Amino acid sequence: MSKIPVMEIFGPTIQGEGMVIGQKTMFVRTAGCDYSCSWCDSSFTWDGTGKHLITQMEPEDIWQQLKQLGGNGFSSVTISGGNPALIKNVGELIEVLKKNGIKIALETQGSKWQDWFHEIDELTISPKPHSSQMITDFKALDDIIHRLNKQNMSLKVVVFNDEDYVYAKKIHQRYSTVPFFLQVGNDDSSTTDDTQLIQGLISKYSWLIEKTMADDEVKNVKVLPQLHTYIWGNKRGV
Ligand SMILES: C[S@@+](CC[C@H](N)C(=O)[O-])C[C@H]1O[C@@H](n2cnc3c(N)ncnc32)[C@H](O)[C@@H]1O
Ligand SMILES: Nc1nc2[nH]cc(C(=O)O)c2c(=O)[nH]1
Ligand code: SF4
Ligand SMILES: [Mg+2]
Repeated sequence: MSKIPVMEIFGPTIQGEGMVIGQKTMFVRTAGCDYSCSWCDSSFTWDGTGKHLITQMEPEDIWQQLKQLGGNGFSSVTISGGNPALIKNVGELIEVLKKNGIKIALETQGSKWQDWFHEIDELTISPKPHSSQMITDFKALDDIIHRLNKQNMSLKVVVFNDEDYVYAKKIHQRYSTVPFFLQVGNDDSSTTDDTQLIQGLISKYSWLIEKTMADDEVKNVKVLPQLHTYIWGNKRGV
């Protein structure tokens, strides 16, 4: 029996981030992460606070739950976490989704490889800058980017400060042929005051845009917010 530790299944919603921002999609969020980013907006997947939410599910059961929630109204599923790349059995979920004609996106930080990466239609790799307090294993990241070769994927770096921006630029220069996204960091992912949150996020977005626009060395870049936070704030499951 191949089980997958599932934290939540939700949707339909819009993909709020990165290379397919705005795309109508369902989400499957797996439990567990090999990182512990200081500002992780999904820390309940790894810090124990969401332990009671973890369900060990067969790939076919995940598909049934997606159908139950989304009916006939979706053609895309995004797998996130935690780090879904820790879970070998996600490969079997991918098979089930493919068999049903679903386009698959996946979010991971680029610390671990899985052979099933080759089956992902839209793969987002999000290496972590200094503010996360994580250290990038560039050997692992080089290997992943190299193996993916011409596959449809992108790099997305979350930026909180100037030091993070320098890191992001280093990532872009190291993997210069890979589509590159900068994403605004949310430094208050627990507040329920949406008005204040969104105001703060817009001013950080404006800071990041201005910084990038003034930088002649960064040309082929897309600068994005987390769009879902503008609609739902920090709400979970959207
Ligand atoms: C929760 S992570 C799960 C997937 C994988 N562990 C990763 O980090 O790529 C999904 C995305 O959210 C981003 N993210 C996490 N916390 C964030 C925050 N506070 N502000 C902006 N983006 C954040 C991550 O960088 C990643 O791109
Ligand atoms: N709407 C929406 N878009 C997202 N894009 C990446 C997400 C994630 O947590 O991985 C996410 C999420 O949680 N919700
Ligand atoms: S790698 Fe992703 S899920 Fe893991 S702690 Fe960092 S942001 Fe959170
Ligand atoms: Mg999120």
